[in-house]
Amino acid sequence: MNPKKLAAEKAVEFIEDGMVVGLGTGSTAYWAIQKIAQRINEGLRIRAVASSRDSEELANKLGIPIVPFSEIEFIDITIDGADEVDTHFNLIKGGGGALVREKILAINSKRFFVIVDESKRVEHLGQFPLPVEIVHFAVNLTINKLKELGCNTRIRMRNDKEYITDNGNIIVDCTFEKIVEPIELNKQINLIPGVVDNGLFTRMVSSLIVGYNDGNVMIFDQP
Ligand SMILES: O=C[C@H](O)[C@H](O)[C@H](O)COP(=O)(O)O
Repeated sequence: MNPKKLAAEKAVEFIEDGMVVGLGTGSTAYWAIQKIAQRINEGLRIRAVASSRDSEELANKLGIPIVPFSEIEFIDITIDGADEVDTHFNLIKGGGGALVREKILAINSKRFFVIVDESKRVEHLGQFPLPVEIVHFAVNLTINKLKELGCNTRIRMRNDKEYITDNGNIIVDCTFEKIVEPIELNKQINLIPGVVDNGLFTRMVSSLIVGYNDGNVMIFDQP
């Protein structure tokens, strides 16, 4: 069975009637959204907030009631994927470009469940280029400052054009050899004027749910 689907479906078991649920983005969160829709068809009543237009469209199609960010005070549970997870449950996210909204959901959630297949677990973050969302008009100046932190940078492209996020910004993918101090790096990046946010999610995860290729699924609570 698909390990992403296994992890996603396990996480959805934690959703209860009446909850406000944050919907993640990506190929793993996709399975969670599908399962939530199935539970709604079986009678579950929730309100959901989406971390991207893609997830909102999918939710709308499946009949999951979506409320805008402006209408909620808190989120009970957010279920989302990740590009990398280290041994302290720090994450790199944003491979799908949704990191800003995802981080807002994660940090305002009572419980943040991260769902991954086993390939996403790493000793140190950094094999996956770190996505940084920046404003467009100061691109070169902002990239120079990012490079001073010791990374190689690449502006994300889609169909030969700069990739534009749901927030109207661009993404710079930053390759660091190895990220040994993600908490510090997160702060340093976000202090650069022009940076909106970056894909390091530190000390946010409540539980990590890992799906394995052999069909197992394991839940790990924040160490
Ligand atoms: O912006 C996208 C998100 O952070 C995704 O949750 C992340 O890229 C993982 O995606 P996937 O589940 O497709 O590997």
